[in-house]
Amino acid sequence: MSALAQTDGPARALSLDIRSVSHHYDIAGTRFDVLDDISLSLTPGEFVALLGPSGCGKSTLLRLAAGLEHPRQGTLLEDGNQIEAPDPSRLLVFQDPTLFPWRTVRRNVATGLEARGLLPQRAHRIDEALSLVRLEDFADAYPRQLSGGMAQRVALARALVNDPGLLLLDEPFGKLDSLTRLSLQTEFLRLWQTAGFTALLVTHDVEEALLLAGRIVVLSDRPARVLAEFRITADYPRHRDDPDFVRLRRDILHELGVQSV
Ligand SMILES: Nc1ncnc2c1ncn2[C@@H]1O[C@H](COP(=O)(O)OP(=O)(O)OP(=O)(O)O)[C@@H](O)[C@H]1O
Repeated sequence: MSALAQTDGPARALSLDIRSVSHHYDIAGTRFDVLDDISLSLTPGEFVALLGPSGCGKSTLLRLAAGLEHPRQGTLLEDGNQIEAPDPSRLLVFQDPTLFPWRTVRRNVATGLEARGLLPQRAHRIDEALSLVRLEDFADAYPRQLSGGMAQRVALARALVNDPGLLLLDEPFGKLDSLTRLSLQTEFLRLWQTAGFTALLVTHDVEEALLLAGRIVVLSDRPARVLAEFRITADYPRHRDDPDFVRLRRDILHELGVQSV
């Protein structure tokens, strides 16, 4: 466990260095290349979105960054330290909120702190995290009493209560209806601006990447290579009809091999 994870206070945004990472799986005796020499660095507090064709290896890269798997080649560093195992300083948020149905919202958010024996000294952080995601009034509700968007906000609070310095997000808004997705994207932007963490977001949604990220990295088909990077310097909130937004959207879709409409 990192020293950071022991502290009680706001997160310090952490850097992520992905250095010449290649990865493959062996399936029934056949080598299956997934990542091919990926290098990517995130500075502390940066918000980077990863776009790429389905199955190219985006989630694999997030799992490597989370320390859930080890790369076959290359290294991944968090704040200069090699990533070897999962750590609460860097947390994954998935498409499915995967809440415990028998626990209230408050107890779901408490799960990580409880597991680490930090609940007594950090109990106040649960209310702070619930208020960050605007769910203070639902602390005693059960997951079955929540909408999909609310459940995903609980999942975000469950991560944020641990004060991660790096959030790894695997299509966290992917299963929400378009209106809920829009409001959660806006809320997430506010969280990123206030809570102080570095964000690496995997998404299939070019507009989501353009609304949120400061940099968009486009990956190739499997085995994934970095095809292109786009910097987005426009202020927040961003507007879809802004000429730069429209141009970037077209260029990124072109890079992904999709004709824009
Ligand atoms: N544990 C595993 N064992 C074997 N193969 C795996 C494993 N995990 C992923 N793969 C394979 O690696 C490839 C990349 O998977 P991954 O989930 O990283 O892609 P992705 O870009 O996130 O896909 P999507 O955009 O559809 O979610 C897939 O072809 C998948 O079948």
